[in-house]
Amino acid sequence: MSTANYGDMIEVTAPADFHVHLRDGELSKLVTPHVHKGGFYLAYVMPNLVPPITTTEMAVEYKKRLKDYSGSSKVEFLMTLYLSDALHPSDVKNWKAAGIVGVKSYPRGVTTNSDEGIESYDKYDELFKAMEVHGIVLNLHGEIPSDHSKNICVLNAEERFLPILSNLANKYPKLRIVLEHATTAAAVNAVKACGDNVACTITAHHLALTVDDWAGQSFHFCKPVAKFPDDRRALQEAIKSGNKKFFLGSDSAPHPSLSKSTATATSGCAAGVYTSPILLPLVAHLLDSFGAIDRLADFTSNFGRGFYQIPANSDAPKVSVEKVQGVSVQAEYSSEGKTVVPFWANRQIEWQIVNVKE
Ligand SMILES: O=C1C[C@@H](C(=O)O)NC(=O)N1
Repeated sequence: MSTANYGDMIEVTAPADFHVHLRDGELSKLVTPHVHKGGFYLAYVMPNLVPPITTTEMAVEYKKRLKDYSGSSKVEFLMTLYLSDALHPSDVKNWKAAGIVGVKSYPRGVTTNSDEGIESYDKYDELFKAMEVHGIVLNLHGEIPSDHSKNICVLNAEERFLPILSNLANKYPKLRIVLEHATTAAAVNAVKACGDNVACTITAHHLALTVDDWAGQSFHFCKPVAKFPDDRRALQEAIKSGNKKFFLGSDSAPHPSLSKSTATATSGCAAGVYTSPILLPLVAHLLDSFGAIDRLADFTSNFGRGFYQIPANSDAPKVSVEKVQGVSVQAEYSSEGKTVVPFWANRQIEWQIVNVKE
């Protein structure tokens, strides 16, 4: 089956989102239950809070809060630390036992809460070597900061980053590295050219959007920005081909709706597209639209779990989605004075969750 018919059903075992922003405080209370609502049982949680998550204690406390807010005891939260000078090679050995699976690198200034981000990878040599030894994954936000003197801007920032990816992959062959939220054909090719220690997440929204969709539409603005139609095609083809290096990391990134819709002359709107509450139906809809619906379980569960070496248990939850005539995406979600607007608000999706076995 490459394109589905109405009434077709697909079951996915323990869908896993390998890149999600769950925030803190009231916003976190609103959005954390949406992981389960969107059909997912594993959330790989980004550390770019204010202040960023940089210690084992902070990650453990954050995980406790997320479990409290989740609304489902079945959702597993995997924690990450924010790459910075606060991380010490001698601590790495303790991370796995504390539920910390990866370290996320943000180049300074490229996206939301990256002010504390890094300016050089070389200074983390000892840390990366310790991560290799202890099986901790390195997650890369793959952009370099804009620099107009070198003709670097949001449209080529990812492509210009790719030599850094190749260097890291060669220098640390046992370090598992994920290029996060790839947006270009160049990134797909670079990931394919690296060894098996390198994988790549793809978001749902980058399978749908191009430059035309975010230029003038702030709710579609995210980092990295969506690129050209042939880049989008390359992401789709990577999934369609069934290459296990490419799997879902939604980069679902909620912001209060005012921060998305209001920009001033000095500060633009917040970067981020919010997909958590509709994620599994949305991914099914998109894969179906480009003839890859038969890859749904691999893309949303098997391949990511394989790379992270976190297989689903035999009694893991199973979620079925069905192709239907069309279901409207809710306009917004609100609680305690916070409002977030999901991707494709008020638009129709042709897939819905119809059965959950927990
Ligand atoms: O890398 C990121 C960060 C995220 C956020 O809002 O935290 N939003 C994005 O669009 N990209």
